Amino acid sequence: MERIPVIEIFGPTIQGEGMVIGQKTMFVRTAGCDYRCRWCDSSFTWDGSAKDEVKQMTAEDIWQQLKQLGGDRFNHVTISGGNPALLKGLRALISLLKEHNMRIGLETQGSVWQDWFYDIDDLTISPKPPSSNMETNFTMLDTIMERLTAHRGHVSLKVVVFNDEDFSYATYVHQRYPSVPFYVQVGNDHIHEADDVILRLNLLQKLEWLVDKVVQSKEMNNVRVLPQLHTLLWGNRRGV
Ligand SMILES: C[S@@+](CC[C@H](N)C(=O)[O-])C[C@H]1O[C@@H](n2cnc3c(N)ncnc32)[C@H](O)[C@@H]1O
Ligand SMILES: Nc1nc2[nH]cc(C(=O)O)c2c(=O)[nH]1
Ligand code: SF4
Ligand SMILES: [Mg+2]
Repeated sequence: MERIPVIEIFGPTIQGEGMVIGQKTMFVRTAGCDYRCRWCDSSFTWDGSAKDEVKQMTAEDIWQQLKQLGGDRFNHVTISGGNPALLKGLRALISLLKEHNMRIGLETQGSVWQDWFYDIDDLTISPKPPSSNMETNFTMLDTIMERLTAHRGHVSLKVVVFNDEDFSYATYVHQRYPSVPFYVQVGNDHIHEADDVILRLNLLQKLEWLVDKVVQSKEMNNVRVLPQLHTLLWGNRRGV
């Protein structure tokens, strides 16, 4: 059976971001990413700093670990990373989770397509704005959005915003795919801050700034503004 590189499994917690914010869920975080975002809050998935924690797991191993942690207290599993879309082998995990009547969320940046995207219940595509230093491949993103919107699945776009230039990028992406539910998310530029009080204050100020940007924009009448709820609650800790 094909193995999946997993760096952490945690929960039950709540989905802190995006289209199903507040949903009770377990998390499976895969290792490896094709991007290197300047402000990545999960850089341990790709920078080698946690390489000893990566386990090559089968779908059944992952399910056993989820059950051990969550017992009967969950029916939703979110797959994130890193970029889980790099892993063809996730198909087996998705099938197994479906057999166990789980709903499945997945977070990816829209740089790679997988046919198993069709089987995700809550799929978040999160293209990266200029502050990340990454470049969006809009040909690939067009393909992905075309395939997904032709399909009944539950998909959304989520752009993290740190500055005015990012907000312009978010506006552009929203206008390019106007029929897709669109979220702007507060960027956390204090990913090493250990004092939760300082962090919260900073993030709430950024949230107020972002709400104002949306309020003032005639192109952003149909978007939702969200913080990272888990960061407001639990700061920069891992595994929450
Ligand atoms: C760690 S990524 C993993 C999934 C995938 N690689 C992606 O970027 O969509 C999960 C989400 O966290 C967001 N994120 C990463 N670093 C962030 C930060 N410093 N502030 C706010 N959101 C961040 C990403 O934009 C993405 O939407
Ligand atoms: N609670 C919680 N919600 C999240 N939503 C997206 C996350 C991620 O890192 O992908 C995340 C995470 O790490 N924790
Ligand atoms: S794409 Fe996601 S995991 Fe990869 S570097 Fe960017 S934020 Fe981090
Ligand atoms: Mg996160």
